[in-house]
Amino acid sequence: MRIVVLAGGIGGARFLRGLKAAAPDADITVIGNTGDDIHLFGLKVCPDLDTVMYTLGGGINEEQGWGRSGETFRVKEELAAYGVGPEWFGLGDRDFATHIVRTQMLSAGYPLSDVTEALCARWKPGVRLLPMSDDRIETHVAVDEDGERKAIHFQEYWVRLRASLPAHAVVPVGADQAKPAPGVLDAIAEADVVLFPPSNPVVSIGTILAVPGIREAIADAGVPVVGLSPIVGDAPVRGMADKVLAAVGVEATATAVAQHYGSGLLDGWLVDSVDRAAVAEVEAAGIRCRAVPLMMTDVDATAAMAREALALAEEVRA
Ligand SMILES: O=c1nc2n(C[C@H](O)[C@H](O)[C@H](O)CO)c3cc(O)ccc3cc-2c(=O)[nH]1
Repeated sequence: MRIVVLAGGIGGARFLRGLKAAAPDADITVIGNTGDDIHLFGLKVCPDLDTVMYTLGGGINEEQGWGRSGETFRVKEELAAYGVGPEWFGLGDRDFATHIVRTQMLSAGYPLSDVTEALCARWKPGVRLLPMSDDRIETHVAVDEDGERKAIHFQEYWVRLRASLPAHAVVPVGADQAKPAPGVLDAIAEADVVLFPPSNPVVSIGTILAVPGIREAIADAGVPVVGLSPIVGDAPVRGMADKVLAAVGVEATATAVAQHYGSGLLDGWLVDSVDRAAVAEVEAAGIRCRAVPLMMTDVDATAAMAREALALAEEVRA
C-alpha cells in the first residue's frame, strides 16, 4: 500500500512512528513542511524536516520532540560570547552538523530535496521524506508589538514570543511562486491513501497545501484522504495551534478544523472520543467521521490511531 502523509513537526513525526508500526509493509512518502525553515548564523535550519528525520531515525530529543538527543550547546555559548544572536533559538552542537551539511550542499547547488535525501541516507527514517518544495518559503506572522503592526518570522513568534501575542495573519512568504518538489505530485498521484496527521492545520498542513498544485493534486487524486484532529476537547493537544487558527478565523474545535480543510479535500476525519458529539456535525459537512482515542501517548496508542485512519479510508473507498 502506498501512503502519502503531509507532516509538520512534532505531531506529524510522532504519528508517523505509529503509522510505521501499524503498516510495516506500506510504502510511506512524507511531504514535509518547510515553511518553518529559518536562516541562522549563515545556515539553513529545517525544523519540520529534521523533526521527522530525527524522530523516525532514532536521534530525536524525545521530551522536546525537536532537536537531537544527548545535546551539548558549546557552539551556542560561543556565539553568545561574541554577542551574535539570536539566543532564543536553541541550536545544539549535534544539530549544527545537520545544518552545516545542509547548507554546504545547498551552496554547492543541490536542491533541498537532494539534500534531504542525503541526510536521510544517514538516519534511515524508513519513509521517503520530501520537502513540499525546493523553493524558499518562510512563514511570517503579523503581530502588534510595541504599538506597531509588524511581520515576524514564524520561529520568532513561536519560540521567542511563545505565541503570546495574537496572530493577525499567517503568511507563507514565497509559497505562491513556489513549485512542488520533485516527486511530490507523482507520490500523490500514485498514492492509495493520503493522510493528514495531527499537525498544525495552519502553519504545517496549511502551508503544504499553499504550494500551488498540491491541494489540487490531493483533491483530484481520487483516493481516500483521511485526517486526524489535532484539536481534542476544544484545545490543541500540544503546541499553540489555537493561536494561529484564530488568525485564519477558524475556531479551535475538531469540527471547525475539518470544515476548514473542507469536504472537497477531506473524505474522512477522526476526532477524539471526548469529541464524540462532533461526529454528526462533521458528517453533515460531507466528511465521514469516527470518534476514537487520539492521544499519542506511546507508539502502540499511535499505531491504533493509524489503523483507525486506514480503516476509515477503506470504509470511504467502498
Ligand atoms: O520551543 C522551541 N522550539 C524549538 N524548535 C522547534 C521548532 O520551533 C518547531 O519544531 C517547529 O518549527 C514547529 O513545529 C527547534 C527546532 C529545530 O529543528 C531546531 C532548533 C529548535 C529550537 C527550538 C527552541 O529553542 N524552542
